[in-house]
Amino acid sequence: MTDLYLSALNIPNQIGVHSVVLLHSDSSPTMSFIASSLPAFNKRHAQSLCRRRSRISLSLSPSSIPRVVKNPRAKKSAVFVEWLKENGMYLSEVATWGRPMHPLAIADETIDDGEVSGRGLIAMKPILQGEAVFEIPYELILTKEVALRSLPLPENVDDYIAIACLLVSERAKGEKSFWKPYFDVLPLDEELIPLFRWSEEDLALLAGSPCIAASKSLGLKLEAEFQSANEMYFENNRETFPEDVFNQEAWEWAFAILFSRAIMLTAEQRIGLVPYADLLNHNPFCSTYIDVHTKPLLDRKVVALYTDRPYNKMDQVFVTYGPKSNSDLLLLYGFVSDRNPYDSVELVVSLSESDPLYERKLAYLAQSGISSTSTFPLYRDRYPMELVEFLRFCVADEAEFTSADFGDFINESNETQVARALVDACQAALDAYPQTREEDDKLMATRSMFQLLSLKQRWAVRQRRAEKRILERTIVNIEKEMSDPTFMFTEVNAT
Ligand SMILES: C[S@@+](CC[C@H](N)C(=O)[O-])C[C@H]1O[C@@H](n2cnc3c(N)ncnc32)[C@H](O)[C@@H]1O
Repeated sequence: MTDLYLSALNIPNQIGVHSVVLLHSDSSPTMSFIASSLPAFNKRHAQSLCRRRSRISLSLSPSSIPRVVKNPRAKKSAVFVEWLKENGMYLSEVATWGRPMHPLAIADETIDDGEVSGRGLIAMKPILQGEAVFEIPYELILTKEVALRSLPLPENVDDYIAIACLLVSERAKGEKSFWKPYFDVLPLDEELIPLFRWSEEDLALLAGSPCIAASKSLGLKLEAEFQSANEMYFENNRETFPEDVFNQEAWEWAFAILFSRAIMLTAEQRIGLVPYADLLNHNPFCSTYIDVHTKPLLDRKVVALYTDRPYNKMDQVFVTYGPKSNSDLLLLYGFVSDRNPYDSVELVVSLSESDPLYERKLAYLAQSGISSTSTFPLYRDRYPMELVEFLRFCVADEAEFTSADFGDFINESNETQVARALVDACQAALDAYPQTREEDDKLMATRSMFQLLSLKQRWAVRQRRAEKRILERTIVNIEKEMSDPTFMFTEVNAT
């Protein structure tokens, strides 16, 4: 279980390093498609989107601790900044010999696309492209190695399990934890709302969405993971791992933190929680990266951030959490982006049991190690060629089944049936939602009314509406293609 779950958590060089490939036993081909088909964006458009000014509430500048800070959130940020400085991070507001001022400040509240996005980092002066905007001492990072130094865990324990144990253990130490100021700026428990923490009642808001199955699947995996850690490490050593501290609830909290904040430190091929760096919010149009560097001459390791574009004063500085769909963002981070170019919805397609060739096709698929039910991502403007190939096979008649290469156009009739099957599958997916897209639009249309809904309700409406828009757009695109006399699925209209 542990291996299955964690083997997929090895993705990129960004905050939040998770692939949901683990959630669907049949999704590996899909994920490899995603990886090979990222859209190319107009650079200027991407830069302006990345630089869009979020609404922010700036409660302090980096070195403002001695002032009386009344707002409790700002106070926590100020104490955190002081802790970073005491532990060797350069955060000076003023330039000194050979060192420019630190260019960022913590904003205690940011708003992105009209929704709250928690703390964030803001440019306090213009920042050049490629500038190293911070260097965080390696000693502040929570990694598996740190966990192994303080907890009796085996060397071969998985990184995620080790850091989850470290988080739970350090949180329980309260004031005595070295990381206390860091824990104080983490979101409050009730602010941590990745989909896998939603109750049945909350999930009902997403009726019809494939997100529900993904959420339940991840919830079950975490539960199993906890049971296994309990048996292997906690039950045998209650002195170090007391039952009232190392419980299912704490485990879920630790993973909510890890999923939304852990960074893959590519240079070292390990994950870590990096205080301060994990205050950066997500913008899918950024390619800013964070990694470990050794300071020349000093032999000192730091985690540094290099910007991929210039920033103006008061711009929010973003990173990307990777080319993730909204369902992945909601599942692991607890938010949705309306302008997500990587958004996709999963379409499940199966071999029809009423097909006279059903048994033979089933045997053929089994022989090739392919499931008779497969899941494919539909994007706003494209879908994978693998989906078309699978459907060509599903709709094939006797002659086509025995002689065709499904990777290529077979004949007009087969291609038209594929198109109809795809339209029908999208329509069936749309019919599964209790509300229409127009009803969701209406809910969102009056901003003041929409804001009366809870945050989870608003994310749910945004998510299901985004899914419906992709399904509807796919139908429109296919129907438009079909009206063209030269219609056929190619690498151009599929990818
Ligand atoms: C790595 S943390 C970033 C710092 C975080 N805002 C905080 O207050 O600590 C990731 C979390 O920030 C929030 N977040 C990041 N980017 C966002 C965005 N574009 N829109 C809404 N929320 C976002 C989500 O709650 C996510 O789980």
